[in-house]
Amino acid sequence: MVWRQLHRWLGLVAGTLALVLGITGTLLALDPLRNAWQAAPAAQDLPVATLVQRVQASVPGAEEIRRLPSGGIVVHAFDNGQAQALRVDPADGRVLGGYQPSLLPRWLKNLHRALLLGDAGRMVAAAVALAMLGLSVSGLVLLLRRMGGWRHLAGPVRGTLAQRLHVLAGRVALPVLAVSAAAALVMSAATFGLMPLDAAPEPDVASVPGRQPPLLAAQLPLLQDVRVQDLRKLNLPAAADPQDTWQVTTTQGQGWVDRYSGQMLAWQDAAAAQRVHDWTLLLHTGEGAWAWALLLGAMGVSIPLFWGTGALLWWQARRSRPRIANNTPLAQADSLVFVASEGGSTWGFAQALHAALVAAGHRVHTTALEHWRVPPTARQVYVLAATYGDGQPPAHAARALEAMARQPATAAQVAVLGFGDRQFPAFCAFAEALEATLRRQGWLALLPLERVHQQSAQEFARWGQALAQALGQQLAIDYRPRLPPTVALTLVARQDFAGGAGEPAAILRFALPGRSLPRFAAGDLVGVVPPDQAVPRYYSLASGTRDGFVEICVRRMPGGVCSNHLHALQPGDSVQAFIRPNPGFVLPAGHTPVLLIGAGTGVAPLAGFIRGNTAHRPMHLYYGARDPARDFYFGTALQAWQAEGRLSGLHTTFSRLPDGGGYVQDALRRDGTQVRALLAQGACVRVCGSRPMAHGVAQVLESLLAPLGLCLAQLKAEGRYAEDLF
Ligand SMILES: Cc1cc2nc3c(=O)[nH]c(=O)nc-3n(C[C@H](O)[C@H](O)[C@H](O)COP(=O)(O)O)c2cc1C
Repeated sequence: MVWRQLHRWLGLVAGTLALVLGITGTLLALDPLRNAWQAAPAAQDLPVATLVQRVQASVPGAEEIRRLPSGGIVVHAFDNGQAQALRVDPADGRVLGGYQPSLLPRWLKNLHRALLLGDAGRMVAAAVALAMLGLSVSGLVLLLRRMGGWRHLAGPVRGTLAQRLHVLAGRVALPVLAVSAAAALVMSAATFGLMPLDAAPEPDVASVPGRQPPLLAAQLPLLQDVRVQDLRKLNLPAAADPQDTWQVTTTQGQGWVDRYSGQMLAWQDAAAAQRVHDWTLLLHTGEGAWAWALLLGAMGVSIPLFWGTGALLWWQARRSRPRIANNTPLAQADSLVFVASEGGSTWGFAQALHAALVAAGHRVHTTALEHWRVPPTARQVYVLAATYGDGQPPAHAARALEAMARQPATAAQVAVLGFGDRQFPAFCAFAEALEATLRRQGWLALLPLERVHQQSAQEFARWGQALAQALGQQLAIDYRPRLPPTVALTLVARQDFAGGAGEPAAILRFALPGRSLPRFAAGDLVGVVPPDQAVPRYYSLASGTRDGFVEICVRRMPGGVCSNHLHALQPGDSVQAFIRPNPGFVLPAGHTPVLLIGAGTGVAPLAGFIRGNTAHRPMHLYYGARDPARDFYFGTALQAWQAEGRLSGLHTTFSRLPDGGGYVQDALRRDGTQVRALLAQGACVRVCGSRPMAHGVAQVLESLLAPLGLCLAQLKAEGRYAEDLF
């Protein structure tokens, strides 16, 4: 909870300023790149003495020679009373042109360092750097929680586009941003004098004039020894001041040299703080390390992406968390509803339960699960919990199990309802852990643990009926999912089939309604909202946006409101619909083979994958139907796609034909050697159809995987195996 709050508020408050710093930082990172490009670096091991000779030959009034972090050499000279800064080629001392840091980078630097506000701005910038460090650390903690620990950190990311972008960008950018922010803090400390950079006061030294004339640079041992790549700055002695010395600054420290004897008069090592500062300068600006500058620049660009997706996620979570009306204070409530939710949808179910219980005469208190405490007055306790990561709790409920384990059972009865997604190996695992803890603590069960897949309104309604029975009360749970905006889809074509199980089926093709529908891919879902109905029904898409139409395959269900409505449509009629992403099922891009297994209307998304396979990735379809004359959906198209190379192997079984090959799992078993070879090559498996079919298929696949030292759970965790079942 603390990490999430910290991340959220730092992101919202400091993130806006970080936007400015990120964008200016990216623009500034171009400077080291440009400098590295322009610099004429000195040859390896060039002695400073040689450089001085070359410079003195071409710039007679040279007073100071500087080596920039990019490797370029800049000479400051006085000529005819005029101060000059010149870029010089160390190879021959040739003057390359004037050196003047351009106006725009200076203005950008000022904006980046101090928001153009002087010292006050510098303090704000330092505070933003601190906030960025806090954001990086809290982001890392949240990332680890979301992904289910270090082991899964590099695993595939699931969720909505905004969630995936936020997490993916976070995985790459967090370490770089953390380093850059920490370096900025050190630099700020130096700016505000909190870090003494000068080792000691300058020594009081002077050259001692004798009878000899001053030595030339080539005669000075120190300038012979020091290499240009180690030089930072060299101050030449002023011609008019006989006591002036040579002053050499290197990465190691500073030395003063007598201009007549060539002896070192004093040496000061660079302060440790100076070295730290040099490193932080490099880490923060990328000066002198163009590859790092490139990375820093790229990470600066990621800040607007973070900010945008982060703000969107915060707003979505806020919007989806409904207000609970008539929330009785805890001490007076007879029914308690505890909620664990990451994305907010579980709160919608809690709200419906709360309202129904209140209508049935209960005094209900609904709150988040981290507030777990059951006073003796409570009679019934409901725990509605979503699962995340690898079976992890939502972040805010991370300590709920410990809190539960601390409280002894009361006389209240408890019902746990899990929310999850069967595509994850740890389906509703957090709800299971809660249930187990409660039972261990001795709480009485009001209902056995139930699990709701993909926020199914139907499954929730069934649980509501069981609850009404257990309470011995009428319970009118009116759950209305918050639907995304719908658009009208107009039917353009339909292909009818007699259907395998006594009810007809149809492939329905709708026109793409311009830009009002978000982009979708085969395997995503279309939610259809029948007239006068609040609850949508979801159908797997057999087409993607690229195909230019929306296509589904629907079997008419006896008494089914939505399927009957869809079957009654004629070309020109329309339905209200929206797209629901199904990221766990959609095929990842790549060249590995694909094994598609489906039965009945479950072939629809698989047909969509094949239709979109213009790159001719190896795809094998195992397809179970009953009778080719009744339910061979997409049959003609599949044969055409096979002829075109979009489908490598079509393996059909027709269970109602005497020699039809049985069920689809029988075909998989018969082709065991080839199927195992595909799995060994890293094939991605997608299964769509009924649960009993998927169960049979899973058994065969497990037996084929075992000799490879693999299992389905492993494939699931890697995103290689996914099911879409009904
Ligand atoms: C990143 C991510 C990870 C998930 N991990 C799991 C999981 O391990 N097990 C599971 O059953 N469901 C998992 N789900 C599905 C959610 O639990 C499910 O969508 C739930 O209804 C979300 O409820 P909420 O919106 O209240 O957080 C995950 C969903 C996302 C986006």
